[in-house]
Amino acid sequence: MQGTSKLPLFKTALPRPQFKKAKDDSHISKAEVTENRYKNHPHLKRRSKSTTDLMASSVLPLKPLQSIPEKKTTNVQTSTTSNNKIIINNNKTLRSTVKKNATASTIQKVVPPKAKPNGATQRQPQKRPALSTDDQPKAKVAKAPKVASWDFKTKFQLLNEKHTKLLQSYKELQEKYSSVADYEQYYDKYNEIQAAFDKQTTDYEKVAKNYAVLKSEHEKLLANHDSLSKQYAEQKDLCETYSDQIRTCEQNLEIKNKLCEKLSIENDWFRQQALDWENERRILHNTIFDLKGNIRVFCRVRPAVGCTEDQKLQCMLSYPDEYSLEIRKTKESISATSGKPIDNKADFCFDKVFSQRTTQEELFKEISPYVQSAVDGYDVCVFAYGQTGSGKTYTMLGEDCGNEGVIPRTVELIFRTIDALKKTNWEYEVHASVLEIYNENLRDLLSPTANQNMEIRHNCGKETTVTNLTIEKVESADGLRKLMELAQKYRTVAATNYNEHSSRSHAVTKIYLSGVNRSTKVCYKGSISLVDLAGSENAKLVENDRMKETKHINKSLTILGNVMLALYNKNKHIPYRESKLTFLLQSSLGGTSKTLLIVNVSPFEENFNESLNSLRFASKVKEVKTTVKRNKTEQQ
Ligand SMILES: Nc1ncnc2c1ncn2[C@@H]1O[C@H](COP(=O)(O)OP(=O)(O)OP(=O)(O)O)[C@@H](O)[C@H]1O
Repeated sequence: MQGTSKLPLFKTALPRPQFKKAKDDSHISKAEVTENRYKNHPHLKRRSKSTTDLMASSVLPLKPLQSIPEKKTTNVQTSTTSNNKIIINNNKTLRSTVKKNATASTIQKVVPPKAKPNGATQRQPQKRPALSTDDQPKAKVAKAPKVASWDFKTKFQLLNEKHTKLLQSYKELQEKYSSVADYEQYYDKYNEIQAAFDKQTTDYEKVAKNYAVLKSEHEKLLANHDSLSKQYAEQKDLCETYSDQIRTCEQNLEIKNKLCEKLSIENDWFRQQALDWENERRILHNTIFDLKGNIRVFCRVRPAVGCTEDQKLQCMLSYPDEYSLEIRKTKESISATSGKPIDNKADFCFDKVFSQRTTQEELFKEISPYVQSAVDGYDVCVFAYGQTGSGKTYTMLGEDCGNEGVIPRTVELIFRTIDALKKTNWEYEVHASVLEIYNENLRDLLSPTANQNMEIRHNCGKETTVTNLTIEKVESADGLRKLMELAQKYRTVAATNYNEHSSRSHAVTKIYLSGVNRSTKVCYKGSISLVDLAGSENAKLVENDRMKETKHINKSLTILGNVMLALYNKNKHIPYRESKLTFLLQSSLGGTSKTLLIVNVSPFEENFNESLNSLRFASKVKEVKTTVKRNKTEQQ
């Protein structure tokens, strides 16, 4: 029997070999066994037949034991407590008690504490409770009465009784065991289910936890969803409104595009017209200049401001019209010099005469067409001539606060003009240089420390250049103005009898303009030279230390006069080379330039003769006739 080794209680009560034999020889009666014994042991006294029969009848057919399912019992220990309860210990923590005399089916299970909802305590698998001591064959048997050793019959009876009892007991146990076996099956099943249940519980708790989290998230999402739905509805409405607007805009755009196409055609036509008109304007502008004369002379009389005690006596000045000036000495001065009428009165006629009350703005209004000519591709020269203290520097540079002179106003106008021309596809570049001629030497006023050898060159009579002269590119009116101010700082200045800050050099500011029309590819190259001449002075009145520079100034101005006279007389030889000033201004004086001479006149009687000289010189210049060409090329 396989199961007996796992059930030690049965081992002691039911010796296994006998049952095996009984299983094998279950049909041999007890009588046959006894018979065999007497055969083998003839010395034994045979019992009466009735006894043998009795014995035979008492023998129960031996039923083979049912195989008991193999169970692990090695870990199970039993112990009996004082109150007759058996405690089953599986060497862990679990215990169960079984009441004495309870059958296997009534074994009470000590149920472990239920797992807490938070899963802190885990349900332990239940161990199978051990059988009670009552389920085992009783070890102690009531003491049998003493039987004589020869009384085999009694012995046999006793044994038979014992056997019967044991069989009975065995049968009961068998029943109990089968029910225990069933129970064990169910118990294992229970444990399995319990384990599965525990697992399910754990899983359930996890799922429940997840569910709670998900539920709260779901609720949040629901809340979000509601607000988003609301927003979506609003946005959708807005979207529809925009869609309508877009449709309207698209329709409008289509109309506008058609209009644009039409306007673009018209615009091209107008641009072409503008170019034609611009061209025409340039031609007309030049024609007017030609009619007026390419060398023109303006006369400006300075006011008697800031005069000394000696200067209080002023000439008699009258302006019959805007082109004429009458100048004469006062009666007192005529009587003082016992009067020579020829030198006491003179009338002059110029292209324009500006009285003492003329503002800088009024003067520049008349000069601005020259700036336009420079932008249109002509070489222009404006120079201020006059004796020292007559107001040349004031005219050319002026003062701050609205009293700016010709140079700063020219700078402003140039940039305004080229900005306006951008509309008709003109692009201009502006460069500038400033030099002075002092004692017949050239000095670069934009880099005065360079001390380089500077020479005047004429390019086949077309263009005048100066070697090593700094020519700065200028991007704005402000930049150009700053450049002029810097140059003015380096100009040679000294005090004269008539001017505390007298310019002792001729200063030449030249602005180069080159423009190209992106549509027509026409290029114009013009320039404007703004010259502030040094003032002439009576050499007799000059102190020794300034004599040299005065001589140089007077000489160069005399040569300037000679050049103008030669031009007026249309001489073959014009003495340009005799001074640096005339050599530099050759193209301006001689014909390829539009030239404006501003003769400045002092109002003081003590300067009367010098003023007369200046006015006579200017009159001669006015008579000079020249023809001017435009520097026009076409881009490839
Ligand atoms: N139109 C004017 N209005 C007011 N003040 C003037 C005018 N012209 C000249 N002046 C003043 O007269 C003085 C001399 O003028 P300025 O320096 O321009 O003479 P200049 O001819 O340049 O002399 P120089 O040849 O010696 O340099 C200056 O104080 C100047 O402010």
